[in-house]
Amino acid sequence: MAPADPEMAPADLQTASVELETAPVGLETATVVLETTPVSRIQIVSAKLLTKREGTAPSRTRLVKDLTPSSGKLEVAPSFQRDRAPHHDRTLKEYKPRKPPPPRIFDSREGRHKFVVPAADEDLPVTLKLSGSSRSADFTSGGKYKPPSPGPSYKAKVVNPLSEDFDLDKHAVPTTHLPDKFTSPPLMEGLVQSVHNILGPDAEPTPIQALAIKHLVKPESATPEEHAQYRQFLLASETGSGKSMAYLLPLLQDLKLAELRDTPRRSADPSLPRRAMNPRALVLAPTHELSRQLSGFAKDLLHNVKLRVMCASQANTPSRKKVTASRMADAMGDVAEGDTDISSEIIMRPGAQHRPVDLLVSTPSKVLELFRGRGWDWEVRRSRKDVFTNGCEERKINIPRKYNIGEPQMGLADIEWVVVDEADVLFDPDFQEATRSILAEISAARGHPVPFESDLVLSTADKPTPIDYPFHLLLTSATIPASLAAYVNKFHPTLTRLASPNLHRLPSTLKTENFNWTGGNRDADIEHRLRRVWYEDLQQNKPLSRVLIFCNKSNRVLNLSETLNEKGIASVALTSAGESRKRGSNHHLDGFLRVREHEAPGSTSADAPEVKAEPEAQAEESAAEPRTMDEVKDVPHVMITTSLLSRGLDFSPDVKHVFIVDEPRNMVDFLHRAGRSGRAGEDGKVVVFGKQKGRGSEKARIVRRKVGALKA
Ligand SMILES: Nc1ncnc2c1ncn2[C@@H]1O[C@H](COP(=O)(O)OP(=O)(O)OP(=O)(O)O)[C@@H](O)[C@H]1O
Repeated sequence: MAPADPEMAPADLQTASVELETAPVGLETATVVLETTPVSRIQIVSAKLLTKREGTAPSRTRLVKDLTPSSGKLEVAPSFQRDRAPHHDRTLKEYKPRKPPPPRIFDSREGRHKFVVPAADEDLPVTLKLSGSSRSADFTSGGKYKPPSPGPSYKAKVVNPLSEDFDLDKHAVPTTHLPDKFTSPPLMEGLVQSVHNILGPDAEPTPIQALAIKHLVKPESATPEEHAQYRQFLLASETGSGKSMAYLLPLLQDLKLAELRDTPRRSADPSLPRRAMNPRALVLAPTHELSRQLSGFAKDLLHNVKLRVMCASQANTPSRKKVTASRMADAMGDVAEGDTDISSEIIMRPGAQHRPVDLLVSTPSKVLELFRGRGWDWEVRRSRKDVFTNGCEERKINIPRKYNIGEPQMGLADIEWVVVDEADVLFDPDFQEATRSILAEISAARGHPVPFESDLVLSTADKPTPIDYPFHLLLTSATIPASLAAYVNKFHPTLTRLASPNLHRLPSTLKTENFNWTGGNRDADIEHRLRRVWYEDLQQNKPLSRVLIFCNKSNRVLNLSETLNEKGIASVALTSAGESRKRGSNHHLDGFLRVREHEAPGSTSADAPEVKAEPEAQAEESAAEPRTMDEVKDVPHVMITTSLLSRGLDFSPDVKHVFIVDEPRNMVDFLHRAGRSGRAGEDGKVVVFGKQKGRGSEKARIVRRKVGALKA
């Protein structure tokens, strides 16, 4: 602190808040007392850390706490200069410096400086900042007080609601020796080949992949003791940054090495019930669509390393042909109601144990069904007439009953790896019980039961009660909301957090645009903006972009789709109850999900995608019909959905636009929706619709600010 000149201080000044010119990190104010008048010296009698007021903690500050474990480790990858996709143009230098303290106004009556904090906006989980203050702390520098000049106008600025001054570097263990290539070793030759087949020969790991390779890949030379040590990790990085490959590579390599070592399977124990499936690894995902895509991706990675991957999704597990709905009804007695689809029962083939599943990808509810038996939670209410003894009243009483149809099809004893993908969803209040009970049942099946409470109320004040699962546990997420943070802090305080520097920001290649509702028909506004997208594509002679539209409610999805179809814009509407979701494939997302070249319809061989010589390709291009707007009449270029499809799905680079037409529920939801475009270094744009002027524009203004603050 600069020495103060007591002569310069106002005579009646007793206490003041002063800004320290050089202060320890986090120390931003100190209270000083002037002992005499005129003062001979200034003494700091108390100093406090500036913390946020109760109940309004900026969530990035929380993230610092959450990601900085009490006894575990946080490691953050530096942005790679060389890393063109997905983080090609970011360096650590680009990160915003620590926020300046709020400006202070000298109050002549009280004779002291006050911090000016704009009125709190309950709906805005961020701290508003005023920037542009040029006034310095005259008091500390010994200069005369100057009344605040009308000076420059202060422009309100919002700090990233999920990332306020979180300097990942400062809180992380320094990261050294991160791999900058996919090489063998540490990865197996076959896996490296597959990675190059998928991403190209020059592919480089993204930051989160580099961290995963460094920490999760066990070298072939690892001792049996090292292999037997179970570890827990959280992989946290922004959308489209390659988390799937980050966890699949180490997991698949470990499974293959265990197979080569001929590690005995627990399911071979004759005392355990015989099951059709005994996977060694389980990936849990929140939707069937994501399960299918992830299992397809795992299969791509296993092109040169043979392991068996299975996706158990809604209706794509083999059916037991001879069981019909009517037989099922017989089996259920007279009480069958609701769903009688048993197509997901897996046939117990003779010798099934000899062709075991290595990796199973599924949703928590499907997994519960597979190891508990179909219908385990099928509470059928049967009404029974019961005549009350007083003889005059007749009432129906509902009796809940539980059914177990058929044998469980899956054994859990062999599971060595569990990945909880989109962990923030799977540990949110809706899913967490199912997820935790799966983890507990696997532990029990492996002979190490762990405590499990079905009703769990988490609070930040809870003491950690670590759970050591007898398997490797990987949690992955692009966002760390409070529910996940509380869960991790309570049950996995020592888990190692691996994070990318762009966590809680939009991908750097994703542009944002605010669209102003005209005040007329909103569907017409959306149509207008869609046509502008395609008009611009036609001007540049580009293929017409696909557009993903997110609404908040299913009804809105259906109505908008109908309107667009009437206007000659073919669209696909997808809601959670949509019929097309009941089929056992992702065909309802055709044209929108990423398809790798060798998977594309018409490609000749899985190994050798047909590559046309350049002149030939050019000739074909010029001979082709000129593109017109008519294309959008017949082939859907628009998919309308709710947050259902906002998680994890890898959309095609053709999805260049995401429209957010209803106000996002929160910024976490916004990050996931917007992140369906601009993936893996591809260009993309998110268009946020809102009213920008007049009555009702306040909400949109807040959203605009929050979105602006998420920009990379
Ligand atoms: N090292 C890499 N270089 C270039 N592209 C990559 C790399 N790794 C993965 N990709 C591609 O990036 C895309 C996004 O990957 P992925 O779906 O795993 O992202 P994610 O981080 O899981 O996203 P989300 O949080 O939305 O689930 C995929 O198409 C994948 O093939």
